[in-house]
Amino acid sequence: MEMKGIQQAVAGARMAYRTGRTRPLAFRVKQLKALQKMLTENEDKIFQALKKDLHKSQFDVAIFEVVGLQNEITLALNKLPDWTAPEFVSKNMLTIMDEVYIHREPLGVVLIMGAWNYPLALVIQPLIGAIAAGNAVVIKPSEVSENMAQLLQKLLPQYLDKELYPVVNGAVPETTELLKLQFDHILFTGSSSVGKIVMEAAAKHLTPVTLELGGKSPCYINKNCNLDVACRRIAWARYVNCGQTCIAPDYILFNIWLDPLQMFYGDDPQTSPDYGRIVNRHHLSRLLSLLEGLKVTHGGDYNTQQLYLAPTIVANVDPNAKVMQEEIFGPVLPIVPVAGAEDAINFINNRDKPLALYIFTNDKKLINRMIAETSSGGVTVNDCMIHYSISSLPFGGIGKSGIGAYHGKFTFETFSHRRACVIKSFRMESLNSVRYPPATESKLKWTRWLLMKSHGSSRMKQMMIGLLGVLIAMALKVNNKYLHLYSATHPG
Ligand SMILES: NC(=O)c1ccc[n+]([C@@H]2O[C@H](COP(=O)([O-])OP(=O)(O)OC[C@H]3O[C@@H](n4cnc5c(N)ncnc54)[C@H](O)[C@@H]3O)[C@@H](O)[C@H]2O)c1
Ligand SMILES: CCCCCCCCCCCCCCCCCC=O
Repeated sequence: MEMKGIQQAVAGARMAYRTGRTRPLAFRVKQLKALQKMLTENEDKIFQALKKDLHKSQFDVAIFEVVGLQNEITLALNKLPDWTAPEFVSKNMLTIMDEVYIHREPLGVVLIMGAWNYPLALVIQPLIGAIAAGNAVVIKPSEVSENMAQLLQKLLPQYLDKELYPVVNGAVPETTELLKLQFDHILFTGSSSVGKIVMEAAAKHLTPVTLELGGKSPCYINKNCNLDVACRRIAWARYVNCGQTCIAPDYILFNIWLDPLQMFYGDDPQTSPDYGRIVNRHHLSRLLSLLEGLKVTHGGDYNTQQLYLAPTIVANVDPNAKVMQEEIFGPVLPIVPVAGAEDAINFINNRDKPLALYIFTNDKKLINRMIAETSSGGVTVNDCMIHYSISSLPFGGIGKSGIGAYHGKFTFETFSHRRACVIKSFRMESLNSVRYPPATESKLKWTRWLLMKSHGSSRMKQMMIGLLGVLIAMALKVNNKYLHLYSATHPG
């Protein structure tokens, strides 16, 4: 896309946003239903694009890209009236008779930048919440999954408002240009290194960011668990999408491993329809360089032409090995021996806070201890990645694995401003007069009391406090007399 085209797309989205047409709920519902229609009417095109980009199977496209989106749209459609309703909150004594609430308003024009590994889900999932919250959205798919990027650019304008939701395609020069422009929020999914570039560009406009980043997610196996089941669940999560999943278990803290891979992908994973491919040559050679000098326990074979790297396991890995220094993001699973839970906790805490943590054990006390003594974006115990699929949990990182969170209502919140609203009436001016000069000891006493938080907000309690307010107002009538006197002697 030409630079001028990028500027025009963003300016067009802002102009369209200013018309106010995203505000009515009926409009948001219409856009969300159109998005739903886009997903159902184009299942095959979506599958073909993902097959070309990442060799995804129909099963994986359904489970990992589409079903979650359909659920998120249904949730937003059902909950939109609740999410957007004023949230009445507890008050202080001064405002007990007034309306005090939080109003969720759209942020404005937001930018969503996706990653290439789940190139549909990682763009559309945040888009659902951004539309629900009433924003205009500039969408930047990852250029690395180019077939999906092109498909989104073709399909989205056919279903959604063309001006409010433009798709900008391109590589680093186009993204750099896009990031020079002003947005009201940026949600970026990708690597920590590009995350820094995005945050720096956003800082120039004081634009808030949500950064959905990556890192090395550890997986601790305690000997007190069903090893067979544990290894199967871990292998499923590590090797799906050829290991290119942000929350895949990156390495194992344990010392033995049972091998479920033959059961998943047969004797030759290269011929299995369920086994994916590496996205491009650059990433394949990056992965091969991580394996240099290591004694591979299982797999390790590759085919550059086919972008194939076998499901690979490396046992007894030194924590200082290159494969332990960066996120693997491929079908390689190092196993680092640890002496026990204490050792595992220290290992985890000596490194950057991960996006996910996995613990396999039957020991409830150990589960509580590991959750209490470590930190990560999310945790799943006795399985991997499942926390991602629960829309009532916030999904996001901590420290280097990210800033902010989304999914379900949290996406709506990410793209909404919580506006503090107080609607006062002109009544009860006697009560209010305690704040006006001239200051007195007794006014100060009353003000302290009036600014106290009212605990609870039952109707009865409010009425009682209201009555009390009237009594105070009467008691303050004397002060009021002085107030009039004051106004008379201080004209203007
Ligand atoms: N937390 C999550 O939900 C999540 C999901 C998927 C991937 N990830 C992480 O993303 C990483 C892999 O994804 P990726 O390779 O697409 O990430 P990436 O950081 O290379 O690219 C992401 C986006 O940034 C843009 N970009 C790339 N280089 C840029 C530059 N120099 N200046 C400006 N923009 C630039 C790309 O166009 C793309 O849209 C992994 O670390 C993975 O863990 C995180
Ligand atoms: C009992 C039936 C089990 C069905 C299993 C379906 C589980 C779905 C789990 C969702 C995990 C999705 C991970 C996708 C992460 C994408 C973002 C990061 O790269």
